[in-house]
Amino acid sequence: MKLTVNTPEGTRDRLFSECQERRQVQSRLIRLFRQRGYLEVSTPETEYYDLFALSGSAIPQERMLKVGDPSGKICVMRPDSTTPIARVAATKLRSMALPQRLYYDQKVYRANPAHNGSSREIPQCGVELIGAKGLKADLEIIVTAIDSLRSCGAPRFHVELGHAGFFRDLAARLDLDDGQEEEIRTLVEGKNFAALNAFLSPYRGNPACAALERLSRLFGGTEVLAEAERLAGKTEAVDYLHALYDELSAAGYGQYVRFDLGMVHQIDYYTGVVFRGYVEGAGDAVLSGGRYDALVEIFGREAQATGFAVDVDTVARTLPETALPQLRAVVHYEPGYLSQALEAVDGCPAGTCELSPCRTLESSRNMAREKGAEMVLVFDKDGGRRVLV
Ligand SMILES: N[C@@H](Cc1c[nH]c[nH+]1)C(=O)O
Repeated sequence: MKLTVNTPEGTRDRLFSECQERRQVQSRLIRLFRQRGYLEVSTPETEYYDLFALSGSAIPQERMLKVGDPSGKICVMRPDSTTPIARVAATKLRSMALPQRLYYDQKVYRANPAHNGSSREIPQCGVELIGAKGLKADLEIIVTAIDSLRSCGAPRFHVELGHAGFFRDLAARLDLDDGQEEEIRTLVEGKNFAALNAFLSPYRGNPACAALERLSRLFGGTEVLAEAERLAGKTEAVDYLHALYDELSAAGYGQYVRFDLGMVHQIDYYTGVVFRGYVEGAGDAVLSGGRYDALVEIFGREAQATGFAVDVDTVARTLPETALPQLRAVVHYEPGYLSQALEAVDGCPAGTCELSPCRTLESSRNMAREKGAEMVLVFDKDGGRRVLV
């Protein structure tokens, strides 16, 4: 049988600078999260399918990667971290005082039925603020999201705020059943104007109709909030976004904030403010999050919550390429001189000096030359010396 050397669709090998850049983004985010009081949690790579299906279907079934399990139950590669963390908060962390600040650095796995070559392994760094409701908790999460992109050195970025309640309020005014609400959510999210128009035609007399039709165009600065008010009248959702914006501006974050009232996440556990972050140079959102007040309760503990996750690779791709360290020296040592050789390697900047596994000095020199190093450091009975290659 011929050995397959390619990797499965949606996966690939990543080398050197790509790994270095991913690691750099992760470590900057983790530093910020720890600074703000978040503690790390890690959840299993595989979970029961039911965890996601019964908790409100965070991710459509066809996007979950199924795996076998000796129990015979269907398992999936974790498609989302917020749901398992909600479970942890309601069970293992049941007796820990609220609010709980939790962070994670783990992958989510999402199959791509469109076969468009996008990655099915998505490394995320995220935070969940569990057991905190209201404006201050949402502010904390939004400023931490903004500071996340700032701390990564993202060139130009902004965060768009929306509100799950705005769409729900409009849909409720049309008296739609769950199936219809889902259908219209998909049309709005996909900016499918023709189909949306057709869907809404039986409801023309209803004032919510005009707002729903405009929804996917309601993005921009604060003028969007004024337009939403004109179309839909006063709503709690828009008032709330106003209040958030006032506080964010007062704290100096206003320049990073925009609005998108048509933002309806595919993940449907969101109940309040929702947001996405965009960096110039990346088409896709680099972070995404929002308030989810009913998810933890599904696992048995009443706790309102909010959080976000950064897509580490998408952020890393927007940053300037980092240089790899340049090898300068190779260390050749005779038997009995390993400790001196190691001391030399560890005393140099990372990646600029390495041990030679060769038995003779001649082969160490050849190896150093091939690898582009300038010198060989030799440790033997005469002490330490340099030999140019
Ligand atoms: N889990 C969400 C992001 C999120 C974290 N907390 C709330 N939302 C995602 O993967 O898009």
